[in-house]
Amino acid sequence: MRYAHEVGDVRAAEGALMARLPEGTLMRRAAAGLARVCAGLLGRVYGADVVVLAGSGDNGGDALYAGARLARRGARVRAVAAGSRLHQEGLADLRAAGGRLIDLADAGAAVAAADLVIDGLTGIGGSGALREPHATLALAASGAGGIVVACDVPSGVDASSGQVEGAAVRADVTVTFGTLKPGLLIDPGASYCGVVELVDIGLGPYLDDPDVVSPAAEDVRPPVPGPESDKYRRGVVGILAGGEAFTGAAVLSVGGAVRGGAGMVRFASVRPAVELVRQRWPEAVTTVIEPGEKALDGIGRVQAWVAGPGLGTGEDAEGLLQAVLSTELPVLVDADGLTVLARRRDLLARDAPTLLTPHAGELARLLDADRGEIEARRLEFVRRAAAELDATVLLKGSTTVIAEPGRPVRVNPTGTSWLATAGTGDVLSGLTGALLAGGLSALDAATAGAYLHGLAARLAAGGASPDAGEAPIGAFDVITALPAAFRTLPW
Ligand SMILES: NC(=O)C1=CN([C@@H]2O[C@H](COP(=O)(O)OP(=O)(O)OC[C@H]3O[C@@H](n4cnc5c(N)ncnc54)[C@H](O)[C@@H]3O)[C@@H](O)[C@H]2O)[C@@H](O)CC1
Ligand SMILES: [K+]
Repeated sequence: MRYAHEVGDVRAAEGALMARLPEGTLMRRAAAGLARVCAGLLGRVYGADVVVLAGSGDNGGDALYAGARLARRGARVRAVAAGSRLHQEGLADLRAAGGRLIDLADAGAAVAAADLVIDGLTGIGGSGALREPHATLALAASGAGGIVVACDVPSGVDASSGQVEGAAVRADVTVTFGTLKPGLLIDPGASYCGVVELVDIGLGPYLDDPDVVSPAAEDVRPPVPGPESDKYRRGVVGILAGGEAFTGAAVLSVGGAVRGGAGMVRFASVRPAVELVRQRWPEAVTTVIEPGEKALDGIGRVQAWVAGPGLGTGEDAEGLLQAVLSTELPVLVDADGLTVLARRRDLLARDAPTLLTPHAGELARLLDADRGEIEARRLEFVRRAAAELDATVLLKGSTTVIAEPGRPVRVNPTGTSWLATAGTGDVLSGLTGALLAGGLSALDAATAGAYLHGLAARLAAGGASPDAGEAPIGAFDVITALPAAFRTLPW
């Protein structure tokens, strides 16, 4: 698990630690770590051409001190001041080490020619869109031919939220201090970071519980069948999906559940969807729902429900969704089910776990909010959704984030842009429903589902060999790659 803390928590921990240490200790630790990573990236420091972009705060101070360390090892280090002030001790140290300050007018050429650029424009103190000349320097750094290393946070990325309001530095590596910041894990900010390296400066004992966590493979624990298991004990998932208009969603959702480890999949829908599912997934036990039917009698026992993919949003769909949500079972609601919930939020008043899996557009309808704002501020909106809807909420998108009231937000580390294609969400619903039926909590099922789904997509797009390059994929490819994704887990 990787842990991230918001800026307020980082500052509080730094304050508590700094009170016990001689002045400047933390900055020296940070700068030493930053210089170490830069030296490793350069390979040969002696003779390397390094440019430091320094803002007027302590982020610039870190970068200047790191530049001084590289200058002492023989690098040619030039610094550019963004703004009228600079961290004076940092600048003095750089000068003492043989580095020098160059004019802003010469910055573009220096950045373009550098082997390595250190971005120390703004760190956790940055707020809002970068002003000038920071914005122009950030764009120059982003286009640099050499390696770009961001100090603590890529400038222009909001450390706590990942929001990017204007220009921001596109880094190859981000060296962050003490703990990760949420903005390094969540898009759009995450996509500016490159590889994130954490430098320990001793904050650990002073940090509260994390605000955001990102699971690793060992944190993903799908239920494992034992010698005692039978299909019922492994978990029976009920899937209510597909309608007269859409049948593909049902096939994909059932496929996700079959490959997601369900002991049995019980599928209920109108006749055309049932016929298609039977053809493609003979493993599923199917029940035909006649038009106008609004109860789910005679379907048999299930341990969790998935409701919504391709279901339609009319009266019949609403009645069936109501029937599912009135059970005392865990229920995952997706797609059309979410559209129905947007007008029937009363259906969410239940005691059993509810897991909602919207994309930004569906969440916009549920919260009566703007889709663009949700995409820009995913962390804020997934938390708000979990609190307002009193449910576990998995917000799909470029970074999938999962929130439950009172728990740190979980950020999914897998996935690929190739996943942004029709039908992949239906696969996720079935897969996650199978994990829910297998006994995982809503939060753990959502975490494992998102992780395996993103990994399967990467494996499908990337092919068998790591050098094979990538290719577009469809939702069925994700289902096909699920066993390979499961196999990567340490179980
Ligand atoms: N507080 C500490 O104990 C430690 C802090 N460290 C470093 O200090 C940084 C935080 O330093 P500061 O609090 O001085 O803040 P920063 O240096 O991150 O940013 C503040 C400066 O950026 C300017 N600024 C803010 N938003 C801007 C915008 N949109 N456009 C242009 N300029 C903008 C402000 O006017 C101010 O000059 C951390 O990110 C980290 O790099 C590390 O040295 C570790 C220890
Ligand atoms: K920075």
